[in-house]
Amino acid sequence: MSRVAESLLPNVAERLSRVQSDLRLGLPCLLTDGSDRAVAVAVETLSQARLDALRDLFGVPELVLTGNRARAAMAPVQSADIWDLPVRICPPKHADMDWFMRLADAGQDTAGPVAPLHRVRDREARLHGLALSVVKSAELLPAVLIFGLADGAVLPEGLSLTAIELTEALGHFAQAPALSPVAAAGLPVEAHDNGRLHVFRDPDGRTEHYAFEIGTPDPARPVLARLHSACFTGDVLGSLKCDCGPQLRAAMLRMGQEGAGLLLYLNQEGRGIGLANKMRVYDLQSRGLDTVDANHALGFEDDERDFRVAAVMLRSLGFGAVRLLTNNPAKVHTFRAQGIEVVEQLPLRVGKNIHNSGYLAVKALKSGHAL
Ligand SMILES: Nc1nc2c(ncn2[C@@H]2O[C@H](COP(=O)(O)OP(=O)(O)OP(=O)(O)O)[C@@H](O)[C@H]2O)c(=O)[nH]1
Ligand SMILES: [Zn+2]
Repeated sequence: MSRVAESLLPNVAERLSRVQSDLRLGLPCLLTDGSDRAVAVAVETLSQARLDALRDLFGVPELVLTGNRARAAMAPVQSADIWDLPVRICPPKHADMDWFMRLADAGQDTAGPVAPLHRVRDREARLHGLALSVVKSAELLPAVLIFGLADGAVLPEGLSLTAIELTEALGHFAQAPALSPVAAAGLPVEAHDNGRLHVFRDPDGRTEHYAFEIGTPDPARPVLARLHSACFTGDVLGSLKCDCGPQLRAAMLRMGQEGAGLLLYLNQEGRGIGLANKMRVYDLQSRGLDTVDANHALGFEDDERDFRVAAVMLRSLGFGAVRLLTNNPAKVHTFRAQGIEVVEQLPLRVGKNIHNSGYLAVKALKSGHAL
């Protein structure tokens, strides 16, 4: 292939973005690690017809779950004390999409765990871990079917799957996203009539994050800043289940009163699991789980956000130091690790009510938030 033509090939960020789209459509992708290769597909979006076709072509799949999800789904029938990441399960021959979904989705396994299950633990599972990371990054349930390809096996003619190689993917995930500024315009808001909204775009071509300047903050001095994660339910609907709406408004009000500030608004809804999964964990919470245990039961970590995004926007706008409005020590930690000076952490204690007091207490107890 000529160098000109090569420059039109997608790079790793672009291929990951394609794979995320394919997985959301219920299409498979190809994962490689040296000579190890596997076809992977997300359980949540897979149709029965495509499952049948994949079995015809590639044989018996393994179901891959995160340790957290497997523990929640299988603990009553598995005495194993270790829940290594990822957990690989050999499904029975009759397993259909209903069977897989009952293991993938904590909201569906009310009938009790499926048994017996055979866990596969004897081989390395690097591709399986990659598959879970990619499915999570697509904001889908962390449950994947993996069809291993034998050495030398070729894909059927005409079946072109987007491929991701393990090392390049890990290298990509390790780096802070190289956001680019796309557009900015003045926007008067209730908090201040001199506002300016900057839109940044991720190299995945899809995700956008926002920085909203209030007044004209001086980049030579620490800026009063709020790092805020999207909460459609709190920020827009006024949900009483969390404190996001009041925190957003209090932060902007304070910036308006001081005459200058910067709101960094990250589109990482539901602590990075997406709104659909957040509704799934809310449903689990209505059955008695707390906010952290509900994330685990679905297969996620407590918090799947990447706060480095905020440091990238901050620096792009010329700021290197903040007075940060937050109760969350992880935000301070990430800023410092990214070379942003946090000269002050300013707690934001607003919006407590009878519906969210348990949620706030759990965040303080389990995630170290300032009370
Ligand atoms: N997974 C999950 N996400 C939630 C839940 N309740 C709220 N969220 C999300 O949690 C995030 C809260 O964001 P922030 O207010 O910026 O962050 P924080 O970690 O609470 O820290 P500070 O508000 O800065 O103290 C938003 O993305 C919400 O959508 C929940 O029960 N489960
Ligand atoms: Zn919220």
